[in-house]
Amino acid sequence: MNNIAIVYKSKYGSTKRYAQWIAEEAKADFFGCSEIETKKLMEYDTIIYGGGLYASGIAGISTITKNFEIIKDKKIIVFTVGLASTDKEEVFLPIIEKHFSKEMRDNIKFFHLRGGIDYKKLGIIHKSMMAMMKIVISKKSSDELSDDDRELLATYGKKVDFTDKNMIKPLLSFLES
Ligand SMILES: Cc1cc2nc3c(=O)[nH]c(=O)nc-3n(C[C@H](O)[C@H](O)[C@H](O)COP(=O)(O)O)c2cc1C
Repeated sequence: MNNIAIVYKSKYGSTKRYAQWIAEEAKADFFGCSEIETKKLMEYDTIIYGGGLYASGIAGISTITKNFEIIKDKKIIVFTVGLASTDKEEVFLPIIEKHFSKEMRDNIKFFHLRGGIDYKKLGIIHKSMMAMMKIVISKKSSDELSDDDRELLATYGKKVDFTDKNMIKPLLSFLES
C-alpha cells in the first residue's frame, strides 16, 4: 500500500481537482473527507489535507485539527484552495493562526493554491455571502481596493477558473524532500 494519503473537502470541485492531480503525481491514496476514519488515517506516514476556503475558513479542517494529537508524528501537509491570489503570505497568516495552534503550525507545512468560482453553480447561502462581500468591497474607496478586490468586482456573477496543475509543483517538491 502507498504510504501517502490525500484527504480533501471540496464543494464545487477545485480542491478535488488539485487533490486528484497530487494523488496522480505522488501515487497517493485519495479520500473525500467524509470517507476516511481516523483508524485508516493512522496507516499512512504522510497525510495531505486539502480544503476549499470559505469566508476564511478551511473546509473540513477538523479532520486534521481534531486528530492532531495522534497524527502529529507523521509528515502533514495542508493546502488551501481559494479565489484569492496566493503570492501574499500575509493574507494567509491570519487564516492559519485562526485554525492551528503553535504546535500544529510548527508540524504542518502549508501551501495555498488558486481555485475558481462559477456564480451560476453557487447555492443560495453562498450566493448571498458573495453578494454581501461585493457590497462591502464596493463601499471601499479606490485606494483601499486590493488587486483581489478589483478582480472580484470585475468577475462578479461570472465564471472564473484559476486552477493550474503547475501550482502543485512546490508541494510535490516538498513531498520528495
Ligand atoms: C461564500 C464563499 C466564500 C468564499 N470565501 C473565500 C475566502 O475567504 N478566501 C478565498 O480565497 N476564497 C474564498 N472563496 C472562493 C472559494 O474558496 C473558491 O471558489 C474555491 O475554488 C472553492 O473550492 P472548492 O471548489 O473545492 O469548493 C469563497 C467562495 C464562496 C462561494
